[in-house]
Amino acid sequence: MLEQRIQRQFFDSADLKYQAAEALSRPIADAAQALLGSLTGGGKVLVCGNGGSAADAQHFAAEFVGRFERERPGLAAIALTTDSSILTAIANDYAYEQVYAKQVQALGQPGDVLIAISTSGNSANVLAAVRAAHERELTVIALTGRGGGALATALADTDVHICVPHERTARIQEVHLLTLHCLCDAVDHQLLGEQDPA
Ligand SMILES: O=C(CO)[C@@H](O)[C@H](O)[C@H](O)[C@H](O)COP(=O)(O)O
Ligand SMILES: [Zn+2]
Repeated sequence: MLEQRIQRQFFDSADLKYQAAEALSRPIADAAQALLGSLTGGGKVLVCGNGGSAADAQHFAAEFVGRFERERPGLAAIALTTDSSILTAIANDYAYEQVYAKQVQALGQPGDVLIAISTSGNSANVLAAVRAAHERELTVIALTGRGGGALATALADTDVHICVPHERTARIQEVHLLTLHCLCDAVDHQLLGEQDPA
């Protein structure tokens, strides 16, 4: 019984990935171009999200700054989810809603990219980060699900929206992680040329 339930999770996740391959390949390619344009122009990538999406933000920054599958110089990326002193000071002195926006205001430069991750598209601190990014002239790559929530309407025409066509947070997160790996692969491919990973 339990094994069947577990197998169903695998099948559901795999089904969604098949569906999403068609729907998301274009916006993911657009996001890769936005990242490349920023990095080659001396820009950097800021990444934020809550809960599992905070883990995704850190996972992505580690693969940019360290490496993905191939050796290359580190790429500039900062997860805004990691410094407990910054996070607690901003939450305590201002509001939890400001924990990412204040960091975007402090660290973001025109031409940088903000990757904003929210499965619902409705996390107030992620929305505030997007508004701060626009004020600082950053391009936003939004990873969402469930239609994109409030984030969908907060984006500018020049931003990229990668919206997973599903309602369940866990399934959406699984596609977000695949999307972030696709972005690492695409950026490495564009920077380093053709070569299959070992
Ligand atoms: O990982 C999970 C659920 O799978 C949770 O930690 C989840 O990320 C948290 O509930 C987040 O606060 C949800 O925020 P969001 O994706 O709606 O922006
Ligand atoms: Zn989770």
